[in-house]
Amino acid sequence: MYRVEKTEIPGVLILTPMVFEDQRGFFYEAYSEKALQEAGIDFMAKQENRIMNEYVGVIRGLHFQNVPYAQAKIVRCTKGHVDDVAVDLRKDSTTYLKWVMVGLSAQNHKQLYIPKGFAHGVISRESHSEIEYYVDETYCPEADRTVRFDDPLIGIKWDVETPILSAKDQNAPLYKESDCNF
Ligand SMILES: Cc1cn([C@H]2C[C@H](O)[C@@H](COP(=O)(O)OP(=O)(O)O[C@H]3O[C@@H](C)C(=O)[C@@H](O)[C@H]3O)O2)c(=O)[nH]c1=O
Repeated sequence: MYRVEKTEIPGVLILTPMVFEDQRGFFYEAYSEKALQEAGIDFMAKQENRIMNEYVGVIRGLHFQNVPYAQAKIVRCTKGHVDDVAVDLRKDSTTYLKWVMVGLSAQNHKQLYIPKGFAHGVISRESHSEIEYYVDETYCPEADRTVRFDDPLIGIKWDVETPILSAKDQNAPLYKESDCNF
């Protein structure tokens, strides 16, 4: 069972599982189709991805896959602390090009549900932070798109002095409406 919180962007949800703690530590259901259904989320995982960011200030993103490989994602942080970002690229949305940033940590156990139609990015706030996330569609390099993390049209406040990026993300183009087919 999840506690479900809405964000400023309809469809993007913060899911907090019920955590059972005792003298040994904790237990919780990290992924449950039934709990997702009860939360009104139609999601079937096809792939689980893991990321480790060695340094504070590592940014990955902004990434998405186009239709028919568009991916919904459920992201959680299993070590350290990250800020996870979803950018609304649904052209018919009232929150088109708006973004939300949610703190995910190994302590708060929060998960971010990002529907299809969004770009995703993440920044590490602690060294060696790890995230694990499920996607409901398989990886398809041909459908994969990258938008600049600091695109002024989107204006994400990353609050970082020296971001650390892959060459691909560093050289990513600014957002163009024609980039995505949502
Ligand atoms: C995303 C992905 C990458 N790869 C490979 C391709 C490449 O050689 C290597 C590293 O890929 P990238 O540099 O694109 O990885 P990365 O920059 O970590 O990309 C990730 O960023 C976050 C924000 C997301 O939302 C993810 O979906 C994904 O796009 O991993 C897969 O084999 N399967 C996958 O699902």
